[in-house]
Amino acid sequence: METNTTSPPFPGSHSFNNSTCSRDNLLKTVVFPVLYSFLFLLGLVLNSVAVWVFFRIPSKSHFIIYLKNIVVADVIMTFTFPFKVLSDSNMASTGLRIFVCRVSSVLFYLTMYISILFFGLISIDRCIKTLRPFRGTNAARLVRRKLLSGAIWTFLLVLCLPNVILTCKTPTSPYFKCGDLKTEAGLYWHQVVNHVCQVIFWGNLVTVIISYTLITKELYRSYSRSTGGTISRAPSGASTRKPHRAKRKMSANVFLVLAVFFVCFVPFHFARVPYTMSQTQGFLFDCKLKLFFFQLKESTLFLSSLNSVLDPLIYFFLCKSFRTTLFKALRLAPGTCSRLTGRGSEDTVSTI
Ligand SMILES: Nc1ncnc2c1ncn2[C@@H]1O[C@H](COP(=O)(O)OP(=O)(O)O)[C@@H](O)[C@H]1O
Repeated sequence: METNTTSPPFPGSHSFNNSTCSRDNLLKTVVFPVLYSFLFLLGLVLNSVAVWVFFRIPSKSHFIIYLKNIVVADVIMTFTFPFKVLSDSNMASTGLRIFVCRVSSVLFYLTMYISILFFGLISIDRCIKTLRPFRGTNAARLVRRKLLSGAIWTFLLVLCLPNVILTCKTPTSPYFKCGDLKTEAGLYWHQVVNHVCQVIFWGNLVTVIISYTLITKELYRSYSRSTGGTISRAPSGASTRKPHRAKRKMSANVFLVLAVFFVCFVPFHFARVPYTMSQTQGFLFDCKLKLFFFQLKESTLFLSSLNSVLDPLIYFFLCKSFRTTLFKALRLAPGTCSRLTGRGSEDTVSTI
């Protein structure tokens, strides 16, 4: 968003020279806007289908409640992409670019951490399902999960709201960065939110890794007890055909969730630390380094945005109710794609 030296740097930063500090290079103004435009179109199609399908599925398990929350987050995230495209490609008015800094970027981050938190909850749920397969659910538990979902949204909204309110300074030039619109308190809160979000991410990554390690161990124990080539029982009580085939599918499913987490979120959270420092303690960085961290942040942010189109794949591969409803709507036989999907359902351990 910054193209010249007239834009005031963050408090305490050195003054800098236009040519080295401008963010307006090909990557920011052309490459990412094109990529985000594609992502928007793909995300719109995939998430519209997901919303349509989930509307037809009752919230009968914790897993489905969590997935529905992720769909809502992904839809909101998808709608922030056009604003980013217009703003980064310099096609937006000053007012729209202020809106991006104040509202749409904040919504983007909010929905990203909603997805991360629900991924953590899903992995815990799947782990419990694997270790205690015969533990069902009941109406009271479902209500508690809905309340928990509401609490998560409320917590993140409250955390992010000051980023909207304290981004209230009038830009002194047509070229500005989001930080230039923040008050002192706004910059401080921006830093606090980023620390809290780092804790949320790394906490959930550890949760996902521990949960899937336990799931894999339990499944291995279960499959090694069964005889090869015959029909056996998975811990959830679901019958599986050949153990080695089931094992392969289970590993692929586990890999899908871990891969999404690692590809989408890990690079961004490494890149975010120095970038936030360059925003709030600008005096520690020269212009070239600031630009480098900005580009690193933008590149890894794109990987995080990919999450909005990868999540629908997770619903399809890991949620049997989702597939069944989709196939019914498309008038396809229920077994379609079974070679790809295995027998995963929200009630079996071969899922998420
Ligand atoms: N983790 C977060 N949660 C909520 N809002 C955030 C988060 N990180 C940044 N923001 C807000 O999003 C807007 C854009 O932030 P950022 O991407 O750091 O700036 P820039 O677009 O200048 O690189 C700012 O208002 C910022 O405070």
